[in-house]
Amino acid sequence: MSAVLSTHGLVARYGDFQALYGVDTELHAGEAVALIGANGAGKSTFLRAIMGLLPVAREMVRLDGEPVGGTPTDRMVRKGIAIVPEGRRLFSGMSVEDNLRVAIDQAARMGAKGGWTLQRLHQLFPILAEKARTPVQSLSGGQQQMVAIGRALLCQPRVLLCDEISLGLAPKVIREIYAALPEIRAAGTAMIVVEQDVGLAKSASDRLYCMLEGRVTLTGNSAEVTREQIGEAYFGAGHAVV
Ligand SMILES: Nc1ncnc2c1ncn2[C@@H]1O[C@H](COP(=O)(O)OP(=O)(O)OP(=O)(O)O)[C@@H](O)[C@H]1O
Repeated sequence: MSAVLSTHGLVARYGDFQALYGVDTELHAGEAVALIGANGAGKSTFLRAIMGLLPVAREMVRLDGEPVGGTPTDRMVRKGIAIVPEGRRLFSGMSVEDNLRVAIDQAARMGAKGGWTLQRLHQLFPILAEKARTPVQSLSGGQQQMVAIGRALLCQPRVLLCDEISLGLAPKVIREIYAALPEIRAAGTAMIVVEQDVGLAKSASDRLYCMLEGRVTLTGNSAEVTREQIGEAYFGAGHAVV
């Protein structure tokens, strides 16, 4: 099966500091892949590099086989990739609906077509209909995360990149948000889910990659990789199992 999104020897730097060392990954159509690893392993950098937020060589990122590395972010969105960034980055001072309308307008300008509408989003996260006129800064963290996911979906992506969408949220809210992911996949969107909670990452994905200090240290079927394998890949050989 050919990959919808793949990276090939992906290298990324912040000035003199090298954050990624030749990362090879594949994401197939309709697949959910989890990316796990400790703080500073390079997970967010990996997503940023894909999204054109860091300079990378063209051949290092492929979309449907086409080299797209270093393509500016707005063009990556146009090509069908959307990101739910760490920290959500909503437009403060604007209502829930106005935040979502920004994405709708952007998708319309780009000519992006897909099945995500405000109505459908309200079915996925009913609270967004109730809070449509509420300024986003007045929402709870979980509700803000739902807006951030909704905003990404309204760009009609084929690939959704989620950066630590559970961060700082209560377990009940995390369950609610993760419960929406299968429906998003069923709509035909493949996803890469960056997640620090290993149990959550495993349950939400078909396959996983573990990163350590900018390198992939483990890849396998999420249902098959063991705690011991993950512990070693997460912290390096010789460390305690998580
Ligand atoms: N803007 C930046 N400038 C310099 N170094 C950075 C920058 N952003 C990240 N780094 C460094 O790059 C490495 C990878 O960071 P990254 O944020 O990708 O890790 P992460 O796995 O996403 O961790 P976290 O869970 O803490 O977000 C870290 O050593 C980090 O300090």
